Amino acid sequence: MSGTVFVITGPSGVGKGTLIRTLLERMPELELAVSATTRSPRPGEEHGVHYHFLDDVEFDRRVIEGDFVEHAEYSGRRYGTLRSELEKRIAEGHSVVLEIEVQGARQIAQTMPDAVRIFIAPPSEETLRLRLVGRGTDDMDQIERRLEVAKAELAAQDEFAHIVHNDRLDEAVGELERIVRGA
Ligand SMILES: Nc1ncnc2c1ncn2[C@@H]1O[C@H](COP(=O)(O)OP(=O)(O)OP(=O)(O)O)[C@@H](O)[C@H]1O
Ligand SMILES: Nc1nc2c(ncn2[C@@H]2O[C@H](COP(=O)(O)O)[C@@H](O)[C@H]2O)c(=O)[nH]1
Repeated sequence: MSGTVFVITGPSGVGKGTLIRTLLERMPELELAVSATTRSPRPGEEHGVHYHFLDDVEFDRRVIEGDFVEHAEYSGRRYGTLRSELEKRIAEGHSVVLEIEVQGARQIAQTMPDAVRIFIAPPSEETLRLRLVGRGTDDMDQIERRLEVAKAELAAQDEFAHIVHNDRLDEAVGELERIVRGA
């Protein structure tokens, strides 16, 4: 399994980050690539830990220099996976998890066909809304924008080899772990 890239995607609020945190505790040989973004840090988020927070000029410069393996605009902000984040972890013998939205996952499918791509699905669109409201990190305008994007993302789930339904958290983590260990 060493050196495998796992792409974990699905709509905002479905629980990707929550599932990945537990997965990494259970499988310390896995590492999460720290993404870059132009959005502002939320309270408690640290540069280099939760994201590399870049301004638009720096993000553009790094796109032009070919530093991203994928990048996309999502809800008015830009997000991308730095090549260096993948390469250093794989060189150290780790497998790597990418937590990214669907456009980025499609780009990885083209450029890294061996990557294992997993879609996390919610029990319903209403559940997504409740989870985003409950998380308390986004205002209502941002939540509505994310739910709008989610409709198209949910329609794309059949593009993915694996779909994990995140209804009961313990069951979803178990299913995700089975897929990753079986890869
Ligand atoms: N199975 C679950 N049952 C109930 N609540 C859940 C479940 N999974 C996650 N949550 C809650 O839903 C909220 C959103 O989860 P999380 O932040 O992990 O989503 P995400 O997919 O990573 O979102 P984003 O893409 O915006 O980063 C959190 O408050 C989390 O605690
Ligand atoms: N294409 C990419 N999408 C990414 C990356 N890192 C995170 N994301 C996705 O963006 C949305 C919003 O994230 P948030 O932290 O503002 O809630 C979510 O779907 C993330 O999975 C990336 O490097 N590339």
